Amino acid sequence: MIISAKFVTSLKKFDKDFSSNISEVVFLGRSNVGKSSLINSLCKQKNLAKSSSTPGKTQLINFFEVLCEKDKEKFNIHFIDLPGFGYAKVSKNVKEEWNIYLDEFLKLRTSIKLFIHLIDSRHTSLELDQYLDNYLKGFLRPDQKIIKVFTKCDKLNQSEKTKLKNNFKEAILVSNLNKIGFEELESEIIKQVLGL
Ligand SMILES: Nc1nc2c(ncn2[C@@H]2O[C@H](COP(=O)(O)OP(=O)(O)OP(=O)(O)O)[C@@H](O)[C@H]2O)c(=O)[nH]1
Ligand SMILES: [Mg+2]
Repeated sequence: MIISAKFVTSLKKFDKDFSSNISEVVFLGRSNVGKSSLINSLCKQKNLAKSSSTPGKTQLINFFEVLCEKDKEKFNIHFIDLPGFGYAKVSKNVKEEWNIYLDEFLKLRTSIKLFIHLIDSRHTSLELDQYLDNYLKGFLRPDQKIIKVFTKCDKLNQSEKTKLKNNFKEAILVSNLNKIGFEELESEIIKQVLGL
C-alpha cells in the first residue's frame, strides 16, 4: 500500500544528471483525461499534482516520491506526471518541442518500470490512444509493462462498464469522483515495480 508521497522536482526534458535508482511509474494519456487527479487519489492528497478542468494544466515532467509498504517492507518509488498528449491550444512549436522532449525522456529513462496509459472510459477507441499504445509498444523493454486504466468511470452506466470490461479484459476502471479502482491499481503498481 501507499503510505505517503511528496513532490520531488520538475524537469523540462531528460536529464542524465537527475537519475534514479528506484523504480519509476509514468502516468500518460490525453490532456484532461485525469492523470494528475489519479496521482492525487492514489497518494490520498488533494493537491499533490496540480489538476484543472482546463486541458494542458501539467506542462512539465513532475516527479513524486512515494513511500510504499508490502509485507511489512517499506520502499520508495517515483510517480511521474506528464503533460497531456494532444493538447491543441499550445502553439505548434511548443507542442513539437514537448513531443521531442517527452519522446527522448520516455525512451532514455531506464528506471521507468511501468507506463500507466490513461484512457477516458467514454471514448475508448480514439486514434490518439491507439497511436500512444503502438508508440509505447515500439520501445517497451522486457522489464517494462503497460497498464491501461480507464478514467472517469462514474460517467458510465452498468451496461457500458460491462461492455468495456468485455472489450478490454485487463482493464482497470477508476473514478476519482466515486473513489473506485484505486486498490486494484495500487496492487498492480506494487506488483510490477517489485517484479512479482
Ligand atoms: N467525472 C470525473 N471527472 C474527473 C475524474 N478525474 C478527473 N476529473 C476531472 O477531469 C479534469 C482534468 O483532470 P486532470 O487530473 O487535471 O487531468 P490531466 O490528465 O492531468 O490533464 P493535463 O495535465 O492537462 O494533461 C478535472 O476537471 C478533473 O476534476 C473522474 O474520475 N471523474
Ligand atoms: Mg495533469
